[in-house]
Amino acid sequence: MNGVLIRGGSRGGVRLYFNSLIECTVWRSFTFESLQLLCSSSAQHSHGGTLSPLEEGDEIMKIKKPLKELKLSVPAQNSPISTFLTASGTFHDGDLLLNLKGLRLVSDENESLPSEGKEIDLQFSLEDLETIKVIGKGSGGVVQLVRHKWVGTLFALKVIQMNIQEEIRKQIVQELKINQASQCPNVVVCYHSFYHNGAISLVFEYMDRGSLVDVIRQVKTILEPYLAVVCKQVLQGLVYLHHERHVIHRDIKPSNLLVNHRGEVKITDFGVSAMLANSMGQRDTFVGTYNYMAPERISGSTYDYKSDIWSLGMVILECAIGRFPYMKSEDQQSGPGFYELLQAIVGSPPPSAPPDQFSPEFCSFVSACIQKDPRDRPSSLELLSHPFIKKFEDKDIDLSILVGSLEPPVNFPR
Ligand SMILES: Nc1ncnc2c1ncn2[C@@H]1O[C@H](COP(=O)(O)OP(=O)(O)OP(=O)(O)O)[C@@H](O)[C@H]1O
Repeated sequence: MNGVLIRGGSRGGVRLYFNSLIECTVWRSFTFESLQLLCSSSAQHSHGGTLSPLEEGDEIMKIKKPLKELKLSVPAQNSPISTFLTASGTFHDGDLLLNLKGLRLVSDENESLPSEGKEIDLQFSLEDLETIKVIGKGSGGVVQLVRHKWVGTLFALKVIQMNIQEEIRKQIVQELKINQASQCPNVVVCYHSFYHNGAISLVFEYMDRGSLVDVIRQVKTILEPYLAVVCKQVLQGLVYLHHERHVIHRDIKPSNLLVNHRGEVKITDFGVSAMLANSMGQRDTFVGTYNYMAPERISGSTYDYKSDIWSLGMVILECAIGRFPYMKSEDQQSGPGFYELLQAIVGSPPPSAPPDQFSPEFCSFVSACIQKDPRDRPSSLELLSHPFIKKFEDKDIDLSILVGSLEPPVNFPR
């Protein structure tokens, strides 16, 4: 039954949500035992958002549609609290319903808001999680390593207080929506979300080797073969965001690229991303660092997916040379001042990889990403075929060897 959530439907059926991927309606004539059987059999049958044919006897299950096809709306701006918070404490925003019992995406327009009595939630709740330690702090809140008390699984729990600006609340809602529907191996999974007492808690897949910040802190620089593997995975995540979900991430930086002991690299934190076509338009509500921000964003011009490509180029160059590219030398303790940095990004030629230290393929990759004019930058899809990525593809580079040798960041004091 792991990952299955059951709740009453509006027309006498019972709704099942399989790991947030598939929504089904089962009619009430089912016994609870047969539901259990069906759930475990369907969980085995469901891969990649599709449900393969069920066993004989399961035909009473009616597949509605994969959640990734559901329409997600973005809240109108400056909406009063009553429009997103119901009297029962349920946070609702378009198709999104969120309360202490978790997150629901409701596609059916006739569907009423869930009432406490109607729901039977078989997924875990916040009480099932115990805190091990704080593993990170961001501008939105604290990230803790938590363990499921009964199953032992580790998760990263991000708790965000809601007594924050309206704009940030909107960003969080966006993060919830994108993560919940995410089906890409290079995007961090958000398993569950809770809203309680003014705080939103997001339960993420735990990435046990932390972020690229933690990696660089230990190894100082990452060698080209490993960088190519990191780059390929980030590009795959970006292809998914840009070409499938039509999202600009808007905050690609080392701390948002997470790594695990298997050598998997995943993009996280969609707190500042926004749908290109959404009603927020180009209005920028950025709250993080400007270091990796593309010149067109700093100068207030229109921007698109290519701004993420600039940021990727900056991150990769930093990982290669071991310092933020706008810092003149390693000895320099701090980077340029805030306005100096913005001026340099917008007004100076972009940084480049020193050709005497790096391969022509690497130099070309970095230079392709950090072109001042976004039209000169290739797309994430095009970059996947760049000679730098291709060069190491058949070399069987195992990133887990590099990250496996590192101290897990959970052992560091935070
Ligand atoms: N899923 C996760 N698994 C393991 N560690 C994580 C996870 N998510 C976040 N962290 C750790 O927590 C830190 C803080 O993350 P968070 O997203 O809150 O802020 P940030 O990206 O560092 O900064 P900002 O909020 O300003 O963008 C990360 O840098 C990372 O080290």
